[in-house]
Amino acid sequence: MAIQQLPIISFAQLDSEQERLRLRWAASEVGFFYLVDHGLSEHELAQVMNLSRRFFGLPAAQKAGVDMRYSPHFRGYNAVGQELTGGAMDVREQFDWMNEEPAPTEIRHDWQQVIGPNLWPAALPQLEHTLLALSERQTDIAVTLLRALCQSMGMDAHALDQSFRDSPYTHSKIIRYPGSAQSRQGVGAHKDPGYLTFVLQDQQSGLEVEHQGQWLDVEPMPGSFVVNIGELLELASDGFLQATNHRVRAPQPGTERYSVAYFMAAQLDATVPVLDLPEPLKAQSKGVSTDPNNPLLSHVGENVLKGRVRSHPDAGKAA
Ligand SMILES: O=C(O)CCC(=O)C(=O)O
Ligand SMILES: [Fe+2]
Repeated sequence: MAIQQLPIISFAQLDSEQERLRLRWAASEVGFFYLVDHGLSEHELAQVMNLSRRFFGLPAAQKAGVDMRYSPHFRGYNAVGQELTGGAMDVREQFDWMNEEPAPTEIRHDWQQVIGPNLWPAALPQLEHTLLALSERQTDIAVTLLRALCQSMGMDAHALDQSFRDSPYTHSKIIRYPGSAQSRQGVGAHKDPGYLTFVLQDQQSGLEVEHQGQWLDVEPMPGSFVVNIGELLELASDGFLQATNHRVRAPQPGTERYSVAYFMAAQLDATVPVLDLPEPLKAQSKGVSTDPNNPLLSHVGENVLKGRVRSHPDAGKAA
């Protein structure tokens, strides 16, 4: 049966088997849900949103100082027009950060390009601490959620731990969607490459999820994260859990939309294991997607790099 609204899952209730079964249903039948009671207060989230508004309100020249064209590691700022999805331009500006790391001294595999330092704007020194603290808290939540998902599928809670060990690769972005009269594409339809994505939305709607052949509006729910299953989790569950297409419609001229996205993958050098799910779940699996334009790669670094290159062909060009 088609749903009218995404399911709501309580993070604080995940030690109850009943809530984990609801989680399993949401993750396998919809691929998207609201996560509430996750422990980050509305006040903390509002602080992040306020800082994001301040960043995007900086003069264009200051934002250009941390442009992703200076980063061979896909970090930093993209003005409107620098990102492509489905080969078409997205109408959004964004600032990306990932694990804070030195660049490798020697590149043996292409995917190692994504490893390196972030770019932080001198004009807004609070940004670094606030955003890194946010992604660290989200990683704790994502790890617990991933373990609950494993348990909900009859697996050991730690069945995927080996793939992310002490620290998963994470990627985050603050995003502003300006109103547009020319294009409705805030971001074109896509699936996210990692294990799990969390999106924090402001009051302006626009996020849409493909569900049973229709686009379902994801109405903002204050304090919640919109969570989705990424391609690596579709692979790990052999298609029992589904990575779901989603897109953002550009707001009407005169309005704007802000969001914060967090993507959790595994360690970049890991290969995602395929879990041996109980037979009744295997029987319900829809199988792993086989889109020739978007092959799902079980090598984590390769799947992450695939998404980064597709979105940002110009990253690092000015470095
Ligand atoms: O801004 C949003 O609500 C979602 C963004 C998104 O899907 C993405 O960046 O992958
Ligand atoms: Fe996405």
